[in-house]
Amino acid sequence: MMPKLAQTQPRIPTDLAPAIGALCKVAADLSHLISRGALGGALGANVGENTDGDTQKALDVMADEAFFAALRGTGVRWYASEERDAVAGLDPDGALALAIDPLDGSSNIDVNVSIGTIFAIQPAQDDAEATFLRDGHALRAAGYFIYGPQTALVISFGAGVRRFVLDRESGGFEETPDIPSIPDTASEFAINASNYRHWSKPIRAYIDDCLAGADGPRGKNFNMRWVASLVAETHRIMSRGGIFLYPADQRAGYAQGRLRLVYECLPIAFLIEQAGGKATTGTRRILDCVPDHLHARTPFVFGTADKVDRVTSYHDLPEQEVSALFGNRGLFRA
Ligand SMILES: O=P(O)(O)OC[C@H]1O[C@](O)(COP(=O)(O)O)[C@@H](O)[C@@H]1O
Ligand SMILES: [Mg+2]
Ligand SMILES: [Mg+2]
Repeated sequence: MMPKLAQTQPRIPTDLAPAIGALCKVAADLSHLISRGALGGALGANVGENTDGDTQKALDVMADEAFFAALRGTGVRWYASEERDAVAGLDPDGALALAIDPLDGSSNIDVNVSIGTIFAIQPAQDDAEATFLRDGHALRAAGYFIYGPQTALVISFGAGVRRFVLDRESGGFEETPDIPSIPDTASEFAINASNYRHWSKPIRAYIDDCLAGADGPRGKNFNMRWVASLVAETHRIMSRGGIFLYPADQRAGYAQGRLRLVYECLPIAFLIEQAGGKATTGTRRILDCVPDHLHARTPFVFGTADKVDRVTSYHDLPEQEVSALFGNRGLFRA
């Protein structure tokens, strides 16, 4: 049975409704499976590698297969998944194309920390791959499911962001009355600081100044978070603001950071902008970026608009300023 998507306002575009309904059905099933933990099987077991050499967990593959099967007959012609080498065909007459990270944050499966699913929908073109090698302005909708203490759907059709929570009693997703928008008051940053020594000077300088707190040029203290689930970080920033950074770094394979444009960054950037925030590569708006291949990666910075702008401004500083200890950097950034 298709779970009910109870909307407070009937604003889901009619042609997208069958695909969104199918995504909700699979997400409700996954939520149940994930909540059973080890009782549901070895969901976090390594089962192989995807096209980029990332380890695939059992749940990555199960989620991918379940979404693919459920989307048949919903008007989706092309299905591009982080877990597949190439675009897969669904309905030959479908007008839509769906990009998906079926299971985001898979290192957290076994440790009972929030994980998610990220997706974006755009018009299908005749060429499967070319459909997805377009900038983010082609998107009709983007969203994520978060499987945490609550299972929720956060989605945008390009006119603000909407949030639905899975009601385990009814089995449907119920829309919550509040409209998510990113507060500008937060003092939290999220970055995997274990990579500090590999970052560029502007990223190091930005984080140095956050860490210097009230004694540094920013003149205030910050808090840090790192969940290692992009969906969980996005959900927190949607709720209480802050900034997320996964920059490029000097490790082999990280010249463009870690996160994928098609399956992760374009959908999240679409949502973040719709919630009043900003999303960039550090210097360039993500929605303007055109992936040069299906699994292209990009540095990713998003969150409260003025914080994201500040990161960009660090890239404009002269060499002697980014290299200086924080006490010697210009105070214009405070
Ligand atoms: O382990 P790291 O390098 O901190 O990376 C964490 C990032 O990797 C991801 O887990 C990548 O997503 P997948 O689990 O879909 O591969 C993001 O959710 C998260 O932001
Ligand atoms: Mg992911
Ligand atoms: Mg994934």
